[in-house]
Amino acid sequence: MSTQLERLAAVIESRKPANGGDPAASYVAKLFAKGDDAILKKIGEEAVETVMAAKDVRAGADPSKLLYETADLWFHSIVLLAQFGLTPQQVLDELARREGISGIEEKAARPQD
Ligand SMILES: N=c1c2ncn([C@@H]3O[C@H](COP(=O)(O)OP(=O)(O)OP(=O)(O)O)[C@@H](O)[C@H]3O)c2ncn1[C@@H]1O[C@H](COP(=O)(O)O)[C@@H](O)[C@H]1O
Repeated sequence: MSTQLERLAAVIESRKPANGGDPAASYVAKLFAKGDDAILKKIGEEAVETVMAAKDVRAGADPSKLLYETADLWFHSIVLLAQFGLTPQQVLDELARREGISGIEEKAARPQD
């Protein structure tokens, strides 16, 4: 995994209540203290903001706007994974497992309902 993601995941993990995260001093600790619904709400907001940024960029806005919103979405996704005891490395492993498997072929090979 990229060391950037590793470092971010480690900092996020350190913000859990069980690891002494302080909601008064840390945004991530505050999210963990609020729980599932607050984290899921942020995912929804950041996903929508990413969609809107892409539309804005298509309409002529600076492409950095899309980078900024995607970073927010990735960051909050890593908080979500941590909340459920999962890591970015596990997502990268899943992507690696899929490498070279065409999405069209994979879908066609699924058992029919
Ligand atoms: N990468 C990030 C990161 N990206 C975005 N954010 C915060 O995510 C929050 C939500 O962004 P919004 O634009 O939606 O702001 P908002 O509307 O004020 O947010 P809400 O109060 O409604 O949640 C803002 O407070 C951002 O600062 C981040 N906060 C922290 N990190 C990383 O997490 C580490 C730990 O952060 P703390 O736990 O705060 O020390 C930091 O060192 C960074 O590496």
